Amino acid sequence: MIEMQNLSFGYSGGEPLLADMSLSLPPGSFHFLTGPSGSGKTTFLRLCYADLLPTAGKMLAFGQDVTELSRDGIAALRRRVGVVHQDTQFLDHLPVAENIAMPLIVSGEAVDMPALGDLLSWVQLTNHSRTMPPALSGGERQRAALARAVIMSPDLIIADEPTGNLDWDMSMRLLQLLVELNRSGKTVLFATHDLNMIRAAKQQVQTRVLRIAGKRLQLAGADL
Ligand SMILES: Nc1ncnc2c1ncn2[C@@H]1O[C@H](COP(=O)(O)OP(=O)(O)OP(=O)(O)O)[C@@H](O)[C@H]1O
Repeated sequence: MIEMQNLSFGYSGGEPLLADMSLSLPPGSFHFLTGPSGSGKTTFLRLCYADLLPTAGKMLAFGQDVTELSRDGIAALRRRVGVVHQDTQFLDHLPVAENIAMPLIVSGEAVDMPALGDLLSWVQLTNHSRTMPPALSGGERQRAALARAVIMSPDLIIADEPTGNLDWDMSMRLLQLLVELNRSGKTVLFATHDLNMIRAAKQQVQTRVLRIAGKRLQLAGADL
């Protein structure tokens, strides 16, 4: 699904921030990504959805070399990836349901209202479908962000510290949704500092832990 071969990346062609990384993320896998602040986790995730391109080495997404893709090819690739960030941005003048449906609206696809209702129910936001985003709690915002990330049925879900601002209970609810997505066959890549979160996930689903340290990617040991 995602394959890196000796990939390196440096911003503005400068010193590599990430060096000589090789990785294969099989379909249906669940990986965590950890590493010190500033080690390059967000950068790594951006490379995975071709928001950044490698400065050396190869990056294959869904079997395609991202450096050989046209603009349309990159857009098609991005539709297969749902991304959740720590600080989710919404269109604050539109209700939650419209915000969640926005990827469909933007790409000119019809909104299947029963399916949207099911999605709202899955993230437990049925009662907030007409709420404006500024009135949501942190946990509700992140569940809305996850719903928006999966509305196009992506194959890969990338979550960049999605629980960074949430308390433990809200974090567990979000993790639960990601575990359910993984059980339904989606590939998940989840960056977090929270080792307790990783431990909680390991009790429910088979996961592997990637770690960025000293510009390199390591597969963490079984000590978590
Ligand atoms: N657009 C950019 N241009 C130049 N440097 C950048 C850019 N984005 C990030 N960096 C730098 O790259 C380094 C890694 O940033 P990145 O956000 O990938 O790390 P991170 O591991 O996700 O950090 P954190 O855990 O604090 O979120 C940092 O030193 C950051 O300042």
